[in-house]
Amino acid sequence: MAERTASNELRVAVAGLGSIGTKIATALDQGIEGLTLSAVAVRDPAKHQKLLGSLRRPPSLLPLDQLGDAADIVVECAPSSQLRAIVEPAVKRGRAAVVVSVGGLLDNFDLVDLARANGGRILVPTGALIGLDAVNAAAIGTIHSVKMVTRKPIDGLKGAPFIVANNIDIDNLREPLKLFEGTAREAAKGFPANLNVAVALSLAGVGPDRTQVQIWADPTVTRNVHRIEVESDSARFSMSIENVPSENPKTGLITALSVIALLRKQRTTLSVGT
Ligand SMILES: NC(=O)C1=CN([C@@H]2O[C@H](COP(=O)(O)OP(=O)(O)OC[C@H]3O[C@@H](n4cnc5c(N)ncnc54)[C@H](O)[C@@H]3O)[C@@H](O)[C@H]2O)C=CC1
Ligand SMILES: O=C([O-])CC(=O)C(=O)O
Repeated sequence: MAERTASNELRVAVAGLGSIGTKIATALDQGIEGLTLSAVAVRDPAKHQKLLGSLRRPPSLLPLDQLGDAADIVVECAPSSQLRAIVEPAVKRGRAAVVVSVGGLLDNFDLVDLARANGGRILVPTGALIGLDAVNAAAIGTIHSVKMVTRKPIDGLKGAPFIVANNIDIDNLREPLKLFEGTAREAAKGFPANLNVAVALSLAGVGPDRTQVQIWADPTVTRNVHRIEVESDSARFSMSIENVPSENPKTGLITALSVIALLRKQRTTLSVGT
């Protein structure tokens, strides 16, 4: 991250101003120590006029592939179909890319090599999950197994390719239904907008083919619930998180906050947690 603003602030660009991106852009505009919102990319500028007009220091409005020209850190907050278009030009320029559509990374893993070759970085936040600090630490030793069970309300799962392909009717469920059991890699394919967390967990731990995932459609819950269980040579732990859905029912409110916390860590003097 060589280039800085005159005041030595890191410049941050946000790609996609939906549920997550809007909160990150707003937080940056309101002030995060050492960081400045330099640019945003949106699909439909007219839709975002009100937000952009309300910012104290309006960022440049740029195409996705130019964000890395204007920023040291590019934050991807768009659908996973846009992941490559956002991350590739940024890491080619040696920038850091924060990736929230982490499920999309599995099919674009060459981006990690591209980043390495150009001095760029790819940062995956804990996002809507919990405990990746402990998983990272355990992975320094030997992890024997990682399991995750996700329960989501019906609205948090509607339209997932796995449900559509298998013609599963979840609209009239009265009790929890196990939809899927398999690896994080398979979960990411079947539930691309719902299971980013499984992929983040897998990348922190034993990889997408050894991380076991169950997905339940659960009409009895109102939150997106994720429970992880890890068995390793240093510790055994299980943790769960119950996420309040945002305006986008597939996305927990804590996701944007996790990215903001990660951004803060890039410049804070006191940094807590791995
Ligand atoms: N890592 C994690 O823990 C989590 C990741 N996610 C993922 O984060 C991503 C964003 O989630 P949300 O903000 O809830 O989605 P959203 O649907 O609310 O927002 C996405 C935004 O991207 C914009 N967009 C689409 N194509 C674009 C383009 N070509 N250029 C610029 N903008 C474009 C859309 O107009 C929309 O405003 C999704 O892929 C989602 O699956 C969601 C929750 C947790
Ligand atoms: O829990 C959430 O809010 C979102 C989620 O599962 C994901 O995208 O992985």
